[in-house]
Amino acid sequence: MPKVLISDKMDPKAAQIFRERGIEVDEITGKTKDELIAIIGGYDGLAIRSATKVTKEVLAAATNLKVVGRAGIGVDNVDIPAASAAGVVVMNTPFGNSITTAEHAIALMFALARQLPEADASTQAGKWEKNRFMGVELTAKTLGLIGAGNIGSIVADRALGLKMKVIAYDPFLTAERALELGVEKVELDQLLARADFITLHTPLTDQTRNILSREALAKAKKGVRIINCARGGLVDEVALKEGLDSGHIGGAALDVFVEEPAKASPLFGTPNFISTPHLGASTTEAQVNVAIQVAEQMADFLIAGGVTNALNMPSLSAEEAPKLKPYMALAERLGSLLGQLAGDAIRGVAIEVEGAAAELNQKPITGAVLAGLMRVYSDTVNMVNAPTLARERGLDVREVRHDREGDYHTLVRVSAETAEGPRSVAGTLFGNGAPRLVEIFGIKVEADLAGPMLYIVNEDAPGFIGRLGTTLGQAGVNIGTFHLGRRAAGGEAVLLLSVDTAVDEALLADLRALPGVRTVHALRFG
Ligand SMILES: NC(=O)c1ccc[n+]([C@@H]2O[C@H](COP(=O)([O-])OP(=O)(O)OC[C@H]3O[C@@H](n4cnc5c(N)ncnc54)[C@H](O)[C@@H]3O)[C@@H](O)[C@H]2O)c1
Ligand SMILES: O=C(O)CC[C@@H](O)C(=O)O
Repeated sequence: MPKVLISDKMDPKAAQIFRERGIEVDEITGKTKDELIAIIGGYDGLAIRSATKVTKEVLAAATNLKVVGRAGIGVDNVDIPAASAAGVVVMNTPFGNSITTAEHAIALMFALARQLPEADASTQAGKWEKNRFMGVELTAKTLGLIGAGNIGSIVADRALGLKMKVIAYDPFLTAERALELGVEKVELDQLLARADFITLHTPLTDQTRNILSREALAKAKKGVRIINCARGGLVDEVALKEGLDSGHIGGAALDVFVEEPAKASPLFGTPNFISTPHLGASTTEAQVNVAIQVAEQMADFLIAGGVTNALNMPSLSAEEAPKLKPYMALAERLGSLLGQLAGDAIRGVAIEVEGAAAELNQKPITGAVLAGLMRVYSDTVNMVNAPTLARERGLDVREVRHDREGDYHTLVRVSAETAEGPRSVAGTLFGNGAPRLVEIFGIKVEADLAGPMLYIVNEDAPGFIGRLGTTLGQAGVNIGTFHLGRRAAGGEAVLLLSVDTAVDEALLADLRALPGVRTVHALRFG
C-alpha cells in the first residue's frame, strides 16, 4: 500500500481522499529540515503547501519518493531540477486558489484606496479622525497588471466590473487574448507611466525578480499604489520603503515578502503600507479545492499511473493510464534493447507509432523509450528524469505518428542514429497486452524481451544452433526461449535467447569464438 506524508497544514479532505483511495497517510506538520530528512525515506508521496522546503538534501533522503504534490500554485519551495534528477514527479494545483487570490488582490486594492487598516485602527483607538482619511475612487482609474495568467485575468475581470481601465504587461499575452480579456497590452514602461494602481501576478523567475526595481519604481506615476499577492522578490522592498516615505508611492500592499515568514521588515509601520502574512490563498473554499485536487492527483498517480498538472512530466489521465501501461512496457523494452545494443553510439532517436498506438497520447510512450534507453547509463532513470538526461547527452528526440496500419494492428518503432548508421527495432502488443519484439535491425523476429537474454548475429549455416546449444549446455546455462530471424536463407541470422542465468564474460568469449558468429551481446530486461 503506498504511503503519503502530509507535511503542511492542509484541509482534512486531503487525508480523507488518500484513505478512501487505499493510501496510508500520516499528517506530520511543522517538522524541521533534519526531522523531515529523518522520516521522508518511508514515503511514496509528499503533500505540501509552502512551508515545507523540498531541497536536494530532502530528496536525497527520500529513497522511496515518487511524487511531490503542492496544494497550491507556486512551487518555488521545491527544487524541481533535483526532483527531476531523482525521478520524482512534481505536481501542483494551478487553478484551485486563483479566484481567492485574485479576490485578495482586489481587497488590498480597496484597502489601499480607502486606507482601511489605518482608519480601522484609529477608529478603534477612539480617535474618530474623519478628516484624516481621504480616499480615492477606483472607478475610471487605470489598473496596471504585471502578469495576465490565471490570477491576473481574474483580477482584470473584477477590475473591469469596477469600471477601471485595465492595461497589462505580459510578454506571453497574445493580442487575441488581450482583446478577449478586455485589457490593453502595453510595455512595462508604458504601464509604469500610466497606472494608478499596479498589481503583480507573475511567478518569481530570473526575468521577473525585481521587476519593480528602484529604477522601475522611479518611472511609476506619482502616487501609484502597488499590490503584490504573487511572490516576494518581484518588488525591491528597500526602494518601496523609500518611495512610500518620499510620497512618490501613494500606497503599497504586500501579501508576500522576500523573506518569509516576514517577522520584521523596514516596511512595517510605514504610513500607507498594508501587509498580510501570505494569505492570498487562505479561504475555506480555496483550501478545500487545492486539498481535494492534490490528493486526487497524487492518488491517481500512485495507484493508476495517471499524471495531471505535473511540472516535470507530460500529462497522462487516469483513464488513459491503463491503456498506455502495456505500451509503456513495450516502449521501455525497445528503448532498453537499443540502448544495450547501440549504447554510447546513439546520437538521436525517433519514436514512431502506427495503427492503434497512433491514437494514443505519444508523450508517455516517448518517455518510456527514453527511460529504457538511458537505463544503460544509470539505474535510477525513470520517465521523469530520462528526458533531462537525454537532453544533457545532446540526444535529438523525434516523435512520428503514422495513421496507416501495417502488418500489425499496433506498432511502436524506435530508430536510432548511431555512429555505425541507422538502427531500428519495432514491437507490437499481443491480444492480451503482452509486449513482443517483431523486428530488430531490419530482420523480422518474434521475441519476448524479459530477464537475462543473449543476442547473437551469425551466418545462417547448418550445425550452428547445435554448436551454440552445446557450448551453453557445457557451461550449465539453460535456454528458456529461442527466437530466430534471418534476412535470407544462408544470409545474416539473428538469435534472441532467454537464458535462466546471466552469461559471464568467459562464456561470451567462447560464444564469440564459434565459427560463423559475428556479434554476441548479453542483455537484461526488467
Ligand atoms: N499569495 C498567494 O497566496 C498566492 C496564491 C496563488 C498564487 N500565487 C502566485 O501568483 C502568481 C501567479 O499565479 P498564476 O496562477 O496567475 O500563474 P500563471 O502561470 O497562470 O500566470 C503567470 C503569468 O505571468 C506571466 N509572465 C511570466 N513572465 C513574465 C514577465 N517576465 N513579465 C510579465 N509577465 C510574465 C506569464 O505569461 C503568465 O501569464 C504565482 O507566482 C503564484 O505562485 C500566490
Ligand atoms: O499555500 C498557501 O497558503 C499559499 C499558496 C500560494 O502561494 C500559491 O502559490 O498557491
